[in-house]
Amino acid sequence: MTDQAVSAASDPDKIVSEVKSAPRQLQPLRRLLPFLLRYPVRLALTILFLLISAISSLAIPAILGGAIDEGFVAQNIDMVGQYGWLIIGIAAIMAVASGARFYFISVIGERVVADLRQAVFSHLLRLETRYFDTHRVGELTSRLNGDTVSIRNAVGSSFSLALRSMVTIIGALAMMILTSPVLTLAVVVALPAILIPVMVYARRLRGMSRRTQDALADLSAMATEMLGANRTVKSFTQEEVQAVHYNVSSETSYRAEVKRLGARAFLVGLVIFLGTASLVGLVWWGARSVFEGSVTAGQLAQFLVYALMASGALTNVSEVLGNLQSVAGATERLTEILDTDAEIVDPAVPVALPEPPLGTVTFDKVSFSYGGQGGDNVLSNVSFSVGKGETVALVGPSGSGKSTTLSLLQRFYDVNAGTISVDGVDIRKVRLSDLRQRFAYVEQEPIIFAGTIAENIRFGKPDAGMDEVIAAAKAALVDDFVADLPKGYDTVVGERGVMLSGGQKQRLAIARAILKNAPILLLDEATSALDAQSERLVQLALEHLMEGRTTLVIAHRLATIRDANTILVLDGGEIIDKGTHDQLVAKGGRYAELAKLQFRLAEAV
Ligand SMILES: Nc1ncnc2c1ncn2[C@@H]1O[C@H](COP(=O)(O)OP(=O)(O)OP(=O)(O)O)[C@@H](O)[C@H]1O
Repeated sequence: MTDQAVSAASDPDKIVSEVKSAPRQLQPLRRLLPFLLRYPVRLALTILFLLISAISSLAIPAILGGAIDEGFVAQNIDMVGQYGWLIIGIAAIMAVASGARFYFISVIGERVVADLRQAVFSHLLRLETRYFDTHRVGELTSRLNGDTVSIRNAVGSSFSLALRSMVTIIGALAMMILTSPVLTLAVVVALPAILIPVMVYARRLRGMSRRTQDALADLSAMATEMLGANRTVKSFTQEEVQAVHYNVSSETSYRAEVKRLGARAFLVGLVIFLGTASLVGLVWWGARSVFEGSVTAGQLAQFLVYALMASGALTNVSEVLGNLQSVAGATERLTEILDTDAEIVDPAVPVALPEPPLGTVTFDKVSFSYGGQGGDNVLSNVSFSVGKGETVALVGPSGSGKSTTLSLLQRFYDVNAGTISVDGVDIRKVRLSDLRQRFAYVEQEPIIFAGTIAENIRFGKPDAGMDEVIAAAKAALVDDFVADLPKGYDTVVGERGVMLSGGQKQRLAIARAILKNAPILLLDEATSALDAQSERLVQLALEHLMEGRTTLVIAHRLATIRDANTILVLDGGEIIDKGTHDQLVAKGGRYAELAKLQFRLAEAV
């Protein structure tokens, strides 16, 4: 907790303002309503069974009252038997209705959670790169799992309990009035003595639940990050340090949860104590009424059972309130994601790209900063064009803006000034999917998914036939090593392709790009050196991929640079020189220095 938060928590003005905003705390739950209303039939059935079970449970005490007065007091065993059968019959109806209610509400809970998860996941996938720059993936997955599960529990049990308790309270109160208005008046007068302390205390639970969920999300983000980086952790022998970090966070989360549980336990205890104490008072008052003859013994028994039912339902409501507050927190966090609008979206009236594709790219006076308008420019006034089938190499020191150029071209971010065109059309005027279909992107560290080799190759074209997959694999020289794998193309390669070598992963990524068969190739060459044999294979695979395609390549290999039609030299986000390798070396400027440092000059000799 920050110092600010600590002082805010102990600030009486703050507490008063929190109390005033109390009804707003449950407001996020309203956002669940559309998800629930999608299933009107199941919802109606739930309410129907809920009413049947509540009404039948409310009938039992009245019958019991009759059995006492007409059976026990009148000493008529036949009446006791008749009433007994009636109670068994009603109990059977109640049992069936309760079971059905439980089933339907649980199914709705599962359904809502599945819908919510799907909605949040597909929304997340559509959000732009900038969103992921500022949000931890581990935290997002924790929202997707933990928060949705707590919503499921709420819908499946808390909502149902709240509804049932409310019906019971109303029904029991009505029956109490019917049985004895005087006794009911006594209860109603005593009621605020229970309710006020409970409501005041329930407020304390607020905030606590959001804090425990935040602590949990932090914990999950930390685990995701460290387990994902387990090789780095081992190699830097950070197992113990990271375990200690995790333990500290886990203890924080534990303490926050214990604090919340303590507060809840106290709340439940408070309700039970106040409820029981009032009941004792009621029995005393009721006994006097029986002795005075204003109510019968049966009526008193019946009244007491109703009062017990109502107080039990009140206890439930207090528990549910605590629960619902934490669910409101979870709902708020999920709807926060759903409410985040994507900034980079399709234009209202998209312009079609020319068919067949030309494969040209133009940057016209492009400036860009990651901080939006007014931030420090990462690219300034960059202009260049790439003609059909040409290869343009981007070179420059680290941080000069090479990767940013490729990101802007794919519209992962929007430019702050200037225009980027593909096939002569401003990319902001084109549908995003149409634009991205024009590129095959091979990343520096290729992303390999946990599926099979074939699934990885098919990633950009899921409906490709096996013959197409094999053709791409052959061109990318993946076929050679696949032949040695136990299950061939159906071999599962492990998370992030851990079962493959660096060169094999690169060739697999190249095969994926070949299968996509896009007119423009965006290539971020690996900086890490492969052994000569592997390097040669990757190079060969790349040559197949580049054939007949316009290529923009962030180049680290001398061979690539030498073959490029044009080299753009970037420095500090500006193009400081352009030309062929020989021209630029002859000039002897910044490029020549860079070439010495960056490209494996050994290759040149
Ligand atoms: N997502 C991001 N958010 C904020 N700043 C970023 C982001 N990505 C890159 N930058 C910054 O933009 C500048 C250019 O980065 P870029 O990755 O384009 O350089 P690069 O030339 O590709 O470098 P390298 O060769 O090291 O990959 C750097 O100063 C970097 O810190």
